Amino acid sequence: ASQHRLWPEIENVVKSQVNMAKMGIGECGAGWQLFAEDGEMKMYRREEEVDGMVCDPLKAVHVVKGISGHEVCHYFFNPQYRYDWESTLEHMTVLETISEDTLVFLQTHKRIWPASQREGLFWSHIRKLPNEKDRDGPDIWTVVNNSTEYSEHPANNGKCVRIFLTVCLLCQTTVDPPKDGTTLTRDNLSCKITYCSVVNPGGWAPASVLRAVYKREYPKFLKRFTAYVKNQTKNKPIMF
Ligand SMILES: CCCCCc1ccc(-c2ccc(S(=O)(=O)CCO)cc2)cc1[C@H]1C[C@H]1c1ccccn1
Repeated sequence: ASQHRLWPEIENVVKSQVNMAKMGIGECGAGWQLFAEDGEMKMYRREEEVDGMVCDPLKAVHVVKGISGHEVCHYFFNPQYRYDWESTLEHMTVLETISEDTLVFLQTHKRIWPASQREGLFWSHIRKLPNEKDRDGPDIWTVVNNSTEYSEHPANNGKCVRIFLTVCLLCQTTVDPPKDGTTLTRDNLSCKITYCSVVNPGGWAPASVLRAVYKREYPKFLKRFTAYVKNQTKNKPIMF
């Protein structure tokens, strides 16, 4: 994959996205407002407009017991599970398999009235990162999705408006070994999930509609996805 035309961009975007995701909300600059909270899940957004279009950056932090970062990234990255958890998805195809850890997706999302239907074309890369804080601790896992151009699929030539997105899912696993030295179970496992996304809706949509959609969809998405991973892994050996 390292000789693929997208490789330099993938390297740069992954590095910068991971660094941003690692920063606490306080270090990410001013203007973040907590807009949704549900137990361990906290969702922040910053109100930003680009050419009059709402492009609010979003940062969600969630702690989920009983799953590992590798498992979270595995079910987020692999196309065969996506229809199970991505409720706004209408159609998804893999346009290119650049390598086993890098795919190019074309996705159409269900139309959200009164806006026109959206589609996304993005590369997706999964990567294990060394745990800098604790050398012999579990690795960090990440998936980065970033919009890209594709000559065979020019933007906005069909009915769908092409969105532009950058998404980073960063997962840090914590193992709390059982006191009595018995074998590790999922009860000794938890995962800190940081989900960062910036979605440019591509074509104009009313700010009030977009912000209402984000407020409804993002908490639903993260809760549904993490519940899906817990359910898929509960009777399986732990993937570290
Ligand atoms: C008028 C609405 C314009 C924007 C609609 C839209 C399209 C794509 C997306 C989106 C595309 C990719 C990702 S992902 O994390 O890479 C996973 C792979 O699917 C995530 C979200 C979001 C939204 C916005 C609905 C909002 C919304 C928010 C979370 C989930 C679903 N919908």
